[in-house]
Amino acid sequence: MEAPPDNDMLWAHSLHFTHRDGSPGLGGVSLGVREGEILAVSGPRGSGKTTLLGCLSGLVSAQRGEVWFNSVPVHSMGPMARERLRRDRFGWIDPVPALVPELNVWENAALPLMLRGTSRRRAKTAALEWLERLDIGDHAHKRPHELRQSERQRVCIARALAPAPAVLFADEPTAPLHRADRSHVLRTLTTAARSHGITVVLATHDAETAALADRTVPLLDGRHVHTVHLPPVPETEGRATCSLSV
Ligand SMILES: Nc1ncnc2c1ncn2[C@@H]1O[C@H](COP(=O)(O)OP(=O)(O)OP(=O)(O)O)[C@@H](O)[C@H]1O
Repeated sequence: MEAPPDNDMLWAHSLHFTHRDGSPGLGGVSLGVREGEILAVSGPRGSGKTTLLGCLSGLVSAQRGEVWFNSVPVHSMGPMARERLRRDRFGWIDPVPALVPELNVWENAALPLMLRGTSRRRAKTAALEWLERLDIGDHAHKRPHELRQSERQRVCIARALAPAPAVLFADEPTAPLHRADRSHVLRTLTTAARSHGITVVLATHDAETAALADRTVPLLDGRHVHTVHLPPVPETEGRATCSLSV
């Protein structure tokens, strides 16, 4: 067994995942994420981005392979320990906004903080601050059903950032946003992550979104691919770029 390198906050080695119905998810992915890094996991639909984020965050267990967080093995933790880790250290943003319909906007954004034991008053202050930053502060007392889909997604992003998680897993976080909103929200997210030292693992199929990250891990069919740029050849022979699956 390989030991995780000291300078990686999150480290995965040879992750293999098969879905319950036998569909292949991951075919041996290894990667490391440094503290404070914004890492994009890119790839087309079905390439395994969501599955990889699920394995890294302890939401699902890979059948083979290892995941280490701060030198602690996540792959051998029981379900309760993984749940505590996700609640106390990790944040998650889904591509489709899911909010508690019975709570108003600030209560939704404050929820993870309160689950961690923060007082209601302090959680409310932090939630309102993040809602303001994401231009949704005016809706703090509304219920989710009164908001547009793109506004609900901003609430989800505020909810994920408010507790300043050690690692934020963002799965296509701007999918429900209009193009015009996208870059503002992404910049708010990445600026917030950098200023608060939040490590981000960002799944995206969009090259513009991936460009905001420090580094990109491209996936194809559940495998990490490395793009190899071949040396220039004469125009008549054309140029080629090929990808190797490892
Ligand atoms: N719950 C599931 N049951 C069976 N197969 C699944 C399940 N979820 C995903 N898959 C399959 O696993 C593979 C990887 O899917 P995954 O959702 O991780 O990819 P993705 O890159 O995140 O794609 P997308 O952008 O569409 O979400 C795909 O072939 C997909 O069809």
